[in-house]
Amino acid sequence: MKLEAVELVDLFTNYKGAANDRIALHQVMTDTRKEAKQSLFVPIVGDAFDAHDFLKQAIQQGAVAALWQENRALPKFVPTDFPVFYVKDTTEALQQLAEYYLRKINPLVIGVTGSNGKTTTKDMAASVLSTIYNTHKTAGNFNNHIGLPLTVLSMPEGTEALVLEMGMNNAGEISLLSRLATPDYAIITNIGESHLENLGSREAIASAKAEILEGLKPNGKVIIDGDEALLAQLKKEERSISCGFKQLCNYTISVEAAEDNRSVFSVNGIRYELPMAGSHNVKNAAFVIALCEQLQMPTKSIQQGLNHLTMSGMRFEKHEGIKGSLIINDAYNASPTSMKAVIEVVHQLQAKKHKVLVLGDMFELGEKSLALHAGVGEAIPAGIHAVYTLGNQAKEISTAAAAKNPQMEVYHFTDKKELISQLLNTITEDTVVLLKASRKMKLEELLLDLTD
Ligand SMILES: CC(=O)N[C@H]1[C@@H](OP(=O)(O)OP(=O)(O)OC[C@H]2O[C@@H](n3ccc(=O)[nH]c3=O)[C@H](O)[C@@H]2O)O[C@H](CO)[C@@H](O)[C@@H]1O[C@H](C)C(=O)N[C@@H](C)C(=O)N[C@H](CCC(=O)N[C@@H](CCC[C@@H](N)C(=O)O)C(=O)O)C(=O)O
Ligand SMILES: Nc1ncnc2c1ncn2[C@@H]1O[C@H](COP(=O)(O)OP(=O)(O)OP(=O)(O)O)[C@@H](O)[C@H]1O
Ligand SMILES: C[C@@H](N)C(=O)N[C@H](C)C(=O)O
Repeated sequence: MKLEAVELVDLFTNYKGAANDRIALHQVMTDTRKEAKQSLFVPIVGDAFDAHDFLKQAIQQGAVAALWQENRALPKFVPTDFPVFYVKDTTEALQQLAEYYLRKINPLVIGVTGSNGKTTTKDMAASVLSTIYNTHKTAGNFNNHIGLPLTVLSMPEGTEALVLEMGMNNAGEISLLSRLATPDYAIITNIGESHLENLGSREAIASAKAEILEGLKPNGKVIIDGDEALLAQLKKEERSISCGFKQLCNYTISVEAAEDNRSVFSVNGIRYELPMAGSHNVKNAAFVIALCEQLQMPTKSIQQGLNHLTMSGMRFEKHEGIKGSLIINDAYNASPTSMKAVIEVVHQLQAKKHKVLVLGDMFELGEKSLALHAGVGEAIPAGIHAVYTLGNQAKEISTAAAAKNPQMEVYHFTDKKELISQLLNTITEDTVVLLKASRKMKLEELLLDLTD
């Protein structure tokens, strides 16, 4: 971030201290547990803490100015010249400041939402765009009403392209993010079952994702999964571009080769290679290709960006396991669509014949959760040798898998230690183990025992 305190005076007119001074603000501080020199402290009121209680620590950690909720008394230790801007709500003020800074830097803005593939597609887009543009992107999964403003405010001054991941738990949240970011391009990756608990139906999820159009610039474009029936209505939107395997898409994908570490495919007849497996990742890449072709980027630059992907962790992250096995950590999060997608990739893997799935609970799926877990079990192909499940709901996966494939080795556990002690006995050089569950399961903890 590159701002001066004086710039905030027009935004937040109720202030005290040396607010009119040209005090450089290099970053935003929302966590006094971390040092942030020359920062603007923004005290967020959260579920566990109210950061207004930590102003002293904020100053000690490098804050040189602060936003402050106007109905809160300022502690007496605050120096009289310390710039304080009084606001109704610090989270809303953070969003307002982000909006101001975004207008000031004025990059090309790409918003990415969808049930699955947001982080992957965001990373792919940033990799490709950075071959031509000074590009900034969402760090990790900072995709909500706090994370997105922080991403905008962490944008360097010379940023030319900004790729923003937009997440939601409830209707209305994508709308807020899109109206703040006003994307030039929006991508809706797919409509799965994530957060079904709050939305109630996939139709409602589709409507929530379509909120990304609410902030889309008038001459902007939305790139959608053309194979998704629930987005069919969006295809009629004049600003929409469809991308998919079906022939009626604006950008039609055709897979030529699917290897363990490489996919070869064409989009409208132009051939690309992706250093990743999985048809879902081919589609994620195709969304990015459609975006970059809309930007008239040369095919060579697009391919160069795909060749040099830098991906966020725990998305099909490969590790060399004990005894020469292969461990795939795809445990950042899970929903039925994403779990089925990655199981199919493991099923297609050629390098390892002994295929083992370690699958945990998937959360926030609502009243149909147990049936959705069972649906994953029923979809496990016969080529999978063993299924280990962990968690109360994941038992439905193993029960359904055993019923569908009596020859499959199926085990259920409620304890990670018991699971791992049994699993370790079966691992050979020819084994591939997939770890997949919702975030709260922290299935990546099993990596410690599965790798040297
Ligand atoms: C507000 C915040 O950043 N909280 C983070 C903090 O949590 P903690 O429990 O410690 O504090 P509180 O939130 O109660 O405290 C309020 C503030 O006080 C600060 N503070 C606390 C103690 C202290 O001594 N000094 C302090 O200054 C504190 O820093 C707060 O600012 O720390 C946790 C551990 O690091 C963080 O996990 C927590 O972050 C929350 C969850 C958050 O929302 N962070 C965003 C920056 C973010 O984008 N996080 C993403 C995950 C976003 C996400 O869940 N996305 C969903 C979809 C969107 C759903 C959305 N509607 C929602 O509600 O989340 C998804 O499915 O992807 C990330 O962390 O990856
Ligand atoms: N287009 C897609 N369709 C279905 N599943 C996908 C798709 N893209 C990725 N996945 C699956 O979802 C997993 C998570 O991918 P990613 O983290 O990119 O999604 P996300 O939308 O950011 O997820 P979350 O909202 O949980 O952070 C991947 O490892 C893969 O298993
Ligand atoms: C952050 C929240 N929306 C989410 O993704 N929860 C998952 C299901 C989890 O925390 O396990």
